[in-house]
Amino acid sequence: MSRTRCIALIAHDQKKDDMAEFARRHKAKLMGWRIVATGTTGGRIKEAVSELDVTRLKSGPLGGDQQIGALISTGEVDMLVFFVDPLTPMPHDVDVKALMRLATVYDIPMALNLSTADILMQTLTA
Ligand SMILES: O=C(CO)COP(=O)(O)O
Repeated sequence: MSRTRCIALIAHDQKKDDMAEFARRHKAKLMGWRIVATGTTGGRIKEAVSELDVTRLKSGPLGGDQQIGALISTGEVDMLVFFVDPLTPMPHDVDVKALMRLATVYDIPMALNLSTADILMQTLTA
């Protein structure tokens, strides 16, 4: 039996409203996925759609991006939605870049903004 597909969801603070909207808009499809998220993002997703199965990892600046990178490298994440804030300096910028790098290395679908994430979700079968 194949395992449940896993999507990683992350949003920087200025993009958390976008992530809540994304979760609401795609609730029906996301219900069929296991979700891993960085700490604060995961909390916002659960607030927006309480029925979703969300595993909350560390907050991004405390290692959450690296945890998700590790899950990508072990083949446990099938898709990454990462709403990045390009206008705010981040103390953990190197972690952000490392995560995008691993998503590229392992060739998993990666959306960095809401419009691309919407298109990705439209490509998914239920
Ligand atoms: O900083 C982040 C991604 O780089 C996100 O972390 P939080 O979801 O804990 O805010």
